[in-house]
Amino acid sequence: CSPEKRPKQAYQELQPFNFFLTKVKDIKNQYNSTGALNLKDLLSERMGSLKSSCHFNFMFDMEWLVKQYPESSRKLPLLLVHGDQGRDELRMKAEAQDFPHISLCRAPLDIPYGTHHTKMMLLLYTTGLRVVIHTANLIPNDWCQKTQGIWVSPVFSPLANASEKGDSPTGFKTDLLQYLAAYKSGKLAPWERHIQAHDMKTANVHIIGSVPGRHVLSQKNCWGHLKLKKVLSERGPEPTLVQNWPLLGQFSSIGSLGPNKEAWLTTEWAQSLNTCKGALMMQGVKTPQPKLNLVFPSKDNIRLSLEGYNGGGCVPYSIKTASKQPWLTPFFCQWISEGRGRTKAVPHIKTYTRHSPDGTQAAWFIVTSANLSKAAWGALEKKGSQLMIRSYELGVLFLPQYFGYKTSFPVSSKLEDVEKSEKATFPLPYDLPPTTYVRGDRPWFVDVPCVDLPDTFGNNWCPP
Ligand SMILES: O=C(O)CCC(=O)Nc1ccc(C(=O)O)c(C(=O)O)c1
Repeated sequence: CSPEKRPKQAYQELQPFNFFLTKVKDIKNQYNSTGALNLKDLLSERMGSLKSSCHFNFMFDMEWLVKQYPESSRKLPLLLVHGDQGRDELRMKAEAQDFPHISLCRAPLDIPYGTHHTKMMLLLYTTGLRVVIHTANLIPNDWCQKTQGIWVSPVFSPLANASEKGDSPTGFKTDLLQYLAAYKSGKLAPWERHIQAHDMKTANVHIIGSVPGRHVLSQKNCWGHLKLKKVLSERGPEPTLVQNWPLLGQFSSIGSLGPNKEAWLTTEWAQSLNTCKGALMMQGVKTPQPKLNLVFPSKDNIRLSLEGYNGGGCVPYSIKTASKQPWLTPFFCQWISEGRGRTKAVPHIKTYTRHSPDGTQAAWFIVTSANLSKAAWGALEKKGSQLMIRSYELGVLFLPQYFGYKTSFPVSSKLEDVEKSEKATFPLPYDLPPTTYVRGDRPWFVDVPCVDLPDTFGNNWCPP
């Protein structure tokens, strides 16, 4: 994206949810002026006066990243946490040579096919510490014409006295420290100390993270879908409220999920996400499973997008994987975001929610780096005694009770509704209820040529 003229709107805290999308080039300004930020907004002086920062991510363009900082903070200490090994790590180190203020921390990835997928910023200001958890790679293309999600914490003030815990009712600080500890990296120690030293009592979301490993016993419920199951069984919705509320997953890639839906998707994974309060006390009681909708871009969603077929480059679902799981297609719904003006902004965001059939309420909502894969959410092994996770992932869970609601919170993708209702309304990234694929729709496959219909630019797709 070309450097924008100075943004008209001052930074708008979308209190209390603080959930934003990235700005999108070439859509009507009304869809970028509220509830949308770009990286320059996030790093601007208006957010705080930086002392140092740390980025956890998968892809980095260092030269571009440095230019997103204000001139005055372009030389401040910057730590990049990545998962690159071997030749890729050498390339990271070579690129960092040009930037004396940049240091690198490689996350250990000891299980094959794992990725360092987590996308988080730790921003240390002269006045405090801010945490940003999001879904965009640190490359220009991810911040230009896609739909990406961003949760922005308040600025946490330094703790008055170091003996105070300074945690919130959601255990945000404890869980974030537990996540960082899992890297077992000396390079992260300063940032663990910064987190320890700040008062996070106002954090109103739960951390849902994944770290690679074969997690057993007390570690088993700390990560992936079992962490979510634990939080929902303790603080989730009443079964009576949500019994016919569908579960919705929305993501930009899909792993190999097995020979049929019962192998993992509707049993292990969906049962964790469908967990309600008190579930762990109802072991063995078979509760009816709600409808499952999976929002994943169709070929035409990509073809007609602002980027045309090229937009499908960041939706890496391969026909090799898809051909093993034709049973998945009936769950698919189109990417439609008329309310946010982003139907043509390819979704790289990942979200999961349990919403009312009419799409006006949600029992909970998650924005995360985690796609629909066992690598990200975990797969039970050894008769359920261990949860095997391959990748690092990080997301935040919004529960109604932390936003002044008893059972569910109002949601809408129409920002005029969000802004005009005096009740805090969650700004959805897409339209609810979801729309199933129409006849002739097929899922987007990154490695299948498309020569039958031209895209936005009149081009075909001949995968690289
Ligand atoms: O993993 C699989 O089973 C299929 C391959 C895949 O999905 N790879 C991948 C890698 C990086 C990112 C990222 O952008 O961080 C994303 C994403 O976010 O869609 C996806």
